Amino acid sequence: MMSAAHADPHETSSLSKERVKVGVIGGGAWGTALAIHASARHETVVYARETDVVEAINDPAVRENTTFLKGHKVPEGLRATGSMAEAVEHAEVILMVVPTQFVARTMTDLAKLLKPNQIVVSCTKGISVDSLETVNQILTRVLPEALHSRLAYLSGPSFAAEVAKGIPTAVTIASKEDEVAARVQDLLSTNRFRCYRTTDVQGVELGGALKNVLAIGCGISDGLGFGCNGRAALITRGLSEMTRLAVALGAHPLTMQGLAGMGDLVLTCTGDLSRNRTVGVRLGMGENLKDIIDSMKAVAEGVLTSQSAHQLAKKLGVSAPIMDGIYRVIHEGADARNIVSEVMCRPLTAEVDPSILQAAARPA
Ligand SMILES: NC(=O)c1ccc[n+]([C@@H]2O[C@H](COP(=O)([O-])OP(=O)(O)OC[C@H]3O[C@@H](n4cnc5c(N)ncnc54)[C@H](O)[C@@H]3O)[C@@H](O)[C@H]2O)c1
Ligand SMILES: O=P(O)(O)OC[C@H](O)CO
Repeated sequence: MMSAAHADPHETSSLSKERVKVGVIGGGAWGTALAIHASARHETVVYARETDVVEAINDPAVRENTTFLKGHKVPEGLRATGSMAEAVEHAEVILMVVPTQFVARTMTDLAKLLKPNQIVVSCTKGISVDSLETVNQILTRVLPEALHSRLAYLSGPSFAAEVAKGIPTAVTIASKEDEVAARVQDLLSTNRFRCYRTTDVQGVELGGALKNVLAIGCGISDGLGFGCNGRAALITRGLSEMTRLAVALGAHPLTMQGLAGMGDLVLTCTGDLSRNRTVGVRLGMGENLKDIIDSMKAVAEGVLTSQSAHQLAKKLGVSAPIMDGIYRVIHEGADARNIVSEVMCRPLTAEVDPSILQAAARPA
């Protein structure tokens, strides 16, 4: 059954209507929203590790993920399971939607169940704090080589609650194999969910991970009562830092101007639905990090990714004073007002970094 927002009686679509099976691994807010979206077109089964999530989704009297995505009914065609095997069996596409810190373990378990013709799409946004690996690096470490060319990454400005409601959304699908990105693009696009594609996996992954750090920074700024000028400066100069770090790690700078970079950065820095931004607002208003985290069921990936980004920038000698300041406020208890003064009083520079100009000349 389609929700009213998913249905469009005037649709004259050139989009494919092919129906396959989609398996979703992870029954958090994003896994559930993507499962609701996928089930409008495909047979969809979502695996959740929490029994109460599986029961609530499958119970005809509830039909809702009351733990992670309250207030959004799931369509009749969507089924939840506590068995990973059941979710992935016969699925052409498997959406992997677990927080970064659980990706290695979850995918090690999943590896035994996967077939070489299946496509795994990571929808996670973060950088491992233990190994400083992106999700792509984790997946290529834990999955058999036969699957490496079948990996894709979905990122871009997409709040789970809005996707669940069928509000128009655009995302990017990245895969080193253009053919794989094109297949996922074709299977996941609908009249409410438009997928673009790219082969810049590194750029798409780093955009999605690093924007979470800046969203905490924007939240802190708003929590402190700093104004719109400060927020716009944080977003724009934050994007420069994201771009410098991503380019140093092999991304193309133009990817950072797209949906997975600027698009998601703007959404998360300004949208009140953002968990990362909310953590920042509460920090800016004087709450302590532990109390904030303890009060949340949901993950705010930027908390740990700020640490990973700090380590990576230091290791690569990339200047990232804003992300560094955010890291110090989150993890070292630095006073955000002092950080702002420090950042504002650094030696004055040109607006565009020469390393970006050089990288921009490379083919996209
Ligand atoms: N929520 C959104 O709007 C949204 C949008 C785009 C991307 N994302 C990204 O999707 C990823 C998942 O986020 P979410 O919003 O679905 O999660 P969530 O915060 O709603 O829920 C937490 C998730 O963590 C899982 N979890 C907790 N402990 C675990 C363990 N020990 N092992 C395995 N899994 C465990 C839970 O089962 C649940 O799926 C994150 O990387 C997030 O940044 C989220
Ligand atoms: O709620 P957040 O801050 O985890 O952001 C969710 C998505 O990444 C937005 O695209």
